[in-house]
Amino acid sequence: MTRSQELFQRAVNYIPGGVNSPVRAYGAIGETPRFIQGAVGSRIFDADGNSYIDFIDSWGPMILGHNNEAVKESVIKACENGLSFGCATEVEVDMAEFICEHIPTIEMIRMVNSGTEAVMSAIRAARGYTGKNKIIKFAGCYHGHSDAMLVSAGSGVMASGVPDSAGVPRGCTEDTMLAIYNDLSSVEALMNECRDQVAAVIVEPVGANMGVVPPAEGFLQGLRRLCDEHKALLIFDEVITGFRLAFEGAAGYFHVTPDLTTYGKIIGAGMPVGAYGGRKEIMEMVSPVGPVYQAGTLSGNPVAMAAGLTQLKILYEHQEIYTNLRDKGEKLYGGIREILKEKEAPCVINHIGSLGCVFFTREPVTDYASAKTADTKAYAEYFKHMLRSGIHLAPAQFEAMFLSDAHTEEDIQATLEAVRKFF
Ligand SMILES: Cc1ncc(COP(=O)(O)O)c(C=O)c1O
Ligand SMILES: N[C@H](C=O)CCC(=O)O
Repeated sequence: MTRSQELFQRAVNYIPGGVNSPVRAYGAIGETPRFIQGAVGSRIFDADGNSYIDFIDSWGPMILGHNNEAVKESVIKACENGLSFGCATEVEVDMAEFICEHIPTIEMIRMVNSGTEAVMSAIRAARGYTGKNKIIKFAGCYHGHSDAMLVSAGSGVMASGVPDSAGVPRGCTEDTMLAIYNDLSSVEALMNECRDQVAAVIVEPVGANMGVVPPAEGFLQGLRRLCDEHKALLIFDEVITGFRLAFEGAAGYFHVTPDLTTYGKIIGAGMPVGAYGGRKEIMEMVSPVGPVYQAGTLSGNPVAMAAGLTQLKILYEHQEIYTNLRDKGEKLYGGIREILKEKEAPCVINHIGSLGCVFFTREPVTDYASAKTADTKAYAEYFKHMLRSGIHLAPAQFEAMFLSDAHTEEDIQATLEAVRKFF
């Protein structure tokens, strides 16, 4: 731990909290963050030479495992031509065409640099298209850190115990309305209260930033129906679920068609990329075709596009990866469920496909309020035990575990063994 401690001590002098994104400060579990030097496959290595089985996977992008050879080669090749031009490039067309041809809900797409930007831009497009202002989001869903979305947000905001960020003027959030995840009546009530004013409902089709909270049967279909009834757009924030739950994301997995979709993470294969897309008539509202302004100096960066497109092509051509991920999910999360039962642990586990999460509560977790019943101190003890056993989990209760194609049977057995020892 010496080197990680030294680096952290240096970092706090120059970077707020010593990190460039709050969750990785390990604040929620009271540990020194591990500084990472490299990673390959399912393993990640810290600056002191410790090796861990990694279930963060850079928060989702590394679905093929760390440092995938084909992705790395595509990056090196792209770099040889130059890093950025601020002009249109062929690889951007390749990327957009590939997605539009293979994802039925996307007719047009715009690349940006992060999930935050993707959501911010999709909301602007929805407002521009509908001519309405109000947005319904769900407590516990995280959609990045744009002002309008920092209302009862999940992820690091939830772990910090402060539901709304300072520095966000009331004017920026007064059109953001909060509904309860998995509760259609809460959405219907807001729609009726603000008749003809709701531009869009934005949802994580699988909640993955209040821990993992799958949608109840009919929830997403119900949102589609309510949006149609009230002429509001349905935005699926697929920054986590896109190209993860299935190649066609949650929209394909649950057979629900959103009007707009936001992407991040997997679409960039570890490079800083986001995207938003959907119906052509909505996307044609975006500048320079339409009046909704959105731009980016590095948007569609050729190196990032090369990495992302390589990863997407591998996923498309090897869709058995999704079956394998589901099988691994059953083994890992199903195995944990058995252990919890056997040990009569005061915990529940939620999982869907490659995403999973142990909640330190006895209550079924279906929304923000039930997720908040989790004992975060107990999670911290669990995290520390797992870390010392060589298993790298999310350093906060309200985050997901991510399985990748690189996780092996041995990784899963070693993880189950460590879980068993803890309980
Ligand atoms: C569902 C969801 N939407 C949006 C974001 C924001 O993405 P980014 O961190 O790339 O800005 C995240 C993750 O951070 C996310 O999980
Ligand atoms: N929950 C977040 C992403 O999905 C965690 C990543 C971050 O904010 O650093």
